[in-house]
Amino acid sequence: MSLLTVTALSKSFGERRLLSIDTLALDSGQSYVLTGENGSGKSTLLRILAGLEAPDRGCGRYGERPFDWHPYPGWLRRQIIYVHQHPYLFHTSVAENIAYGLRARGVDRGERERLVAAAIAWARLAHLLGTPPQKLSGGERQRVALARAWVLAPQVLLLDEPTANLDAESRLQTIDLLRGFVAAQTTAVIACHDRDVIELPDMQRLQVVDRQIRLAPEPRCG
Ligand SMILES: Nc1ncnc2c1ncn2[C@@H]1O[C@H](COP(=O)(O)OP(=O)(O)OP(=O)(O)O)[C@@H](O)[C@H]1O
Repeated sequence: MSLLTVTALSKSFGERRLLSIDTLALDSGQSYVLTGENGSGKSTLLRILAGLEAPDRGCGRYGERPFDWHPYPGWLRRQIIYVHQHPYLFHTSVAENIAYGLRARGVDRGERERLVAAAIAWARLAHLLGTPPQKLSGGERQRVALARAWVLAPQVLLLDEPTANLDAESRLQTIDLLRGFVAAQTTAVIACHDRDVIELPDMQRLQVVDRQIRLAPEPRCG
């Protein structure tokens, strides 16, 4: 069943029409990889879905509830988490960064500590708890950002190039965490060019082509 649907969505920057999407329907609990050439509009689409940017026109439905971007509804912001390619971390501590969204949602301290501890274990961050966030490597920052998303148990998770610019080991650790999201109940959309992410099991492939979203062809053997 479709959880998040957008229809008749278009977005231009200046004279350039970037996206012109008739319908995009994301099923509940399904993971999608979103590919497309550089500059085709993948990040822009994720930012629109997350309410960080408004389309020129378009309407949406979340479950049975219609929405648009004028304004993008607060209740929907609670369902959808966007993780930037270069996540911003507050200059507090790793644990505080992970706890941030829980605190904003009014989760009480005991429950917050329990959930943060689970997220730290999930993302294998225990050895980094004493490291100031600004001193973390790109891969470690990405894992903190994924833990910060995971701890909120989002209905929809939008990830922008989560494995880009990571060294080999960090990339594998991040892919391992992505596997967890793909297997869970989360509806995930991962924009990326990374073949190992594209080929994760149970992943549906979407592609931005000529401003539209299409189902991407299966890779050929050999
Ligand atoms: N705020 C903006 N103002 C003007 N142009 C923009 C803006 N944001 C994005 N663009 C342009 O829109 C196009 C699509 O950008 P976007 O980042 O969505 O592409 P992408 O498919 O994610 O690319 P990549 O694979 O390189 O990350 C690019 O040409 C970009 O320069």
